[in-house]
Amino acid sequence: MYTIKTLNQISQAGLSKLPEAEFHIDPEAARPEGIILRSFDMHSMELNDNLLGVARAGAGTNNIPIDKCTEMGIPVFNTPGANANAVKELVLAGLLVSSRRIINGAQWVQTLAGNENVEKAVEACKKQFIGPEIAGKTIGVIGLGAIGVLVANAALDLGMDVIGYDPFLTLEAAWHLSASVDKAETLEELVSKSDYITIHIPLNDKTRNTFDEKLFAVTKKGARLLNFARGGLVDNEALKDAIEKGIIARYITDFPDETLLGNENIIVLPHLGASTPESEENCAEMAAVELREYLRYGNIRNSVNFPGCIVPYSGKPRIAISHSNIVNMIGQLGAVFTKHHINIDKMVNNSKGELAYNIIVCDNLPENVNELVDDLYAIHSVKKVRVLNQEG
Ligand SMILES: NC(=O)c1ccc[n+]([C@@H]2O[C@H](COP(=O)([O-])OP(=O)(O)OC[C@H]3O[C@@H](n4cnc5c(N)ncnc54)[C@H](O)[C@@H]3O)[C@@H](O)[C@H]2O)c1
Ligand SMILES: O=C(O)CC[C@@H](O)C(=O)O
Repeated sequence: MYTIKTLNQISQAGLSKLPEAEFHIDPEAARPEGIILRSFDMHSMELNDNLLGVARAGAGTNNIPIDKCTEMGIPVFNTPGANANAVKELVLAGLLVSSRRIINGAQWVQTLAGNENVEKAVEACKKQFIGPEIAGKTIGVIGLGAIGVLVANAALDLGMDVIGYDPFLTLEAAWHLSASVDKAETLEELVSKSDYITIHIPLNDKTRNTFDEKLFAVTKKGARLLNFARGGLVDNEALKDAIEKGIIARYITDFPDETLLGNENIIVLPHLGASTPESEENCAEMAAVELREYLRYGNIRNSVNFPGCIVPYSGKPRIAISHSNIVNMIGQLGAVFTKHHINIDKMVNNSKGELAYNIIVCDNLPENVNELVDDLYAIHSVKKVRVLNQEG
């Protein structure tokens, strides 16, 4: 039985993928083998030494201590694309809100409560809420992954010219991206040409404060900036300065911060990008299945720190081993298997950066499995060993 701790509210559609006979869901668990979460910040959390896997029901993993997990041999999973449509739809709403003063206008109309001549007041004052159309304007999309591609293609459908910037564009994304999207060679080129800019990149040490004083200095005057990716991608002080200078006409973000409140050109939403029933279910189901397959079989799909590794279950026991990606590991592992007279039926060894992961399907297991496990851990740089003997 595996104990799974939920750190946020997780859709029942996902939790139902974890059968009660094998998985015990407990939000209060002190020593869970698995964690499922959404945006909960795990950085200050102590990680129990029996923790095996962490599944993020969502795309961004900046709330998870990835390096620490890797060091402890814990794969972190996410759910690529599962909430992309929900975010795309909110970005389109943000695009229109950034252009037409819909929110300010609607709020102002409410102030007319009790006014006997609402129609007259409206016609006299509506000019203060005028805003440009988006058709024929240029939008720059930064990051052409699951969300960026959907936003870029939808913007074309709305009659906009689209420029994209993504130096790490995947083949999969390229297949889905319309050929009418122009490529910017640099971020500076994109921001200097765009009337609207939308950010769809992960937050990490390389992307933090991407929008800083220097980038705003070369941004087209009067641009509207949309940030449905992460607050930390924009330096808020530089942003407010850019608004004062008229470089940024309006900023729409999904990431509230006290310093952004009270400015009529900044519209802040309460992190609503993925808050649709459809996306909450998609993400929860995908996360739960990823964690389930890893706990049961050691199979890895959609991990941000471990290589993908899938060996269909054949009824034979298997041993999953993670270790540093260095020379002579296979030789050393093989010697331990030979010592314990284990015949290997199948072995898959995949690597990602500095980490390697193996699933070794065995024809037999030795009587003293603990001794085998101790010998494997004795190999320098082995991080985690799991014996998965489905027959019990
Ligand atoms: N508002 C929300 O609720 C919400 C929901 C989902 C995702 N997000 C955020 O949006 C981000 C993107 O989500 P996604 O599903 O599209 O992820 P994704 O991994 O599919 O796409 C990210 C893209 O960014 C590109 N990229 C990385 N670094 C870059 C850089 N420096 N410059 C340009 N491109 C760069 C990658 O090559 C990739 O194509 C997530 O990391 C998350 O932080 C927010
Ligand atoms: O879980 C959420 O509500 C937000 C998820 C979103 O920020 C993501 O990165 O996928």
